Amino acid sequence: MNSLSNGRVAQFLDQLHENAEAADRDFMAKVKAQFEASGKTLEEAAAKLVSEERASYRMTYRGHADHFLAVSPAYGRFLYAIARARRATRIVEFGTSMGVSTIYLAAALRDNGGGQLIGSELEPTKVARARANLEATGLADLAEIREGDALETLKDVNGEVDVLLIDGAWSLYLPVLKLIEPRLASGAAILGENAFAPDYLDYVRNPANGYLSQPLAVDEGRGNEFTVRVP
Ligand SMILES: C[S@@+](CC[C@H](N)C(=O)[O-])C[C@H]1O[C@@H](n2cnc3c(N)ncnc32)[C@H](O)[C@@H]1O
Repeated sequence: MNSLSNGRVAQFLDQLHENAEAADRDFMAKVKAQFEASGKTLEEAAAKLVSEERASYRMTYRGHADHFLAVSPAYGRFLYAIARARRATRIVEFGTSMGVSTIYLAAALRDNGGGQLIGSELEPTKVARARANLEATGLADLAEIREGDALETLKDVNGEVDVLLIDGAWSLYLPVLKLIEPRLASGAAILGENAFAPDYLDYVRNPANGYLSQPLAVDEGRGNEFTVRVP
């Protein structure tokens, strides 16, 4: 069983990626132009963004209420593959947005035989859209999207976590990882999408903290980090 190869989920994801591209096109073009004009390296530009966002992540993401900021189809397929390989039954997601990554992960749960995904999203309108998208794919029974700040809503995830996707405010990558850390199963996969925050990378790349971590060659240049819990 592979829900990405054809059928309702595959068709809906194709449409959702098209919608995401259209909704985010102008914003992405603006970011690209600003980056090129800045003369900064990617690391310098990312460090500036992380520190600006740290001061006001709620305001920052309020400004993105209509943007998907979604994972790419290639990254989504990787999420699905990892959740299948891990035979995941419990997944936590920091940063659900409109639910694109959520659909890939929930599809993997269903194809694994069932399970539970706990998502988290600050913006109420995005929560509503993510829930509607999950309904449309027939995956809603596998996913619980918690509305509010993940630092609060993910305090209690009950039970072991097989896969953790970290894709919310960049400045909160390390705090959210530490929040979920006591629940990570041995061998859990942790996907840091756009993991530019230096404190996060220093932590997961230090073997003394119980992780094996390296950059991920999917969507190179987007700061994707792949980490395994090896306590
Ligand atoms: C990059 S987008 C996530 C994209 C999503 N994973 C996907 O592939 O469709 C980041 C999302 O994280 C949300 N976010 C940021 N900080 C958050 C927080 N502290 N708690 C919950 N959600 C947060 C933002 O509102 C935004 O929708």
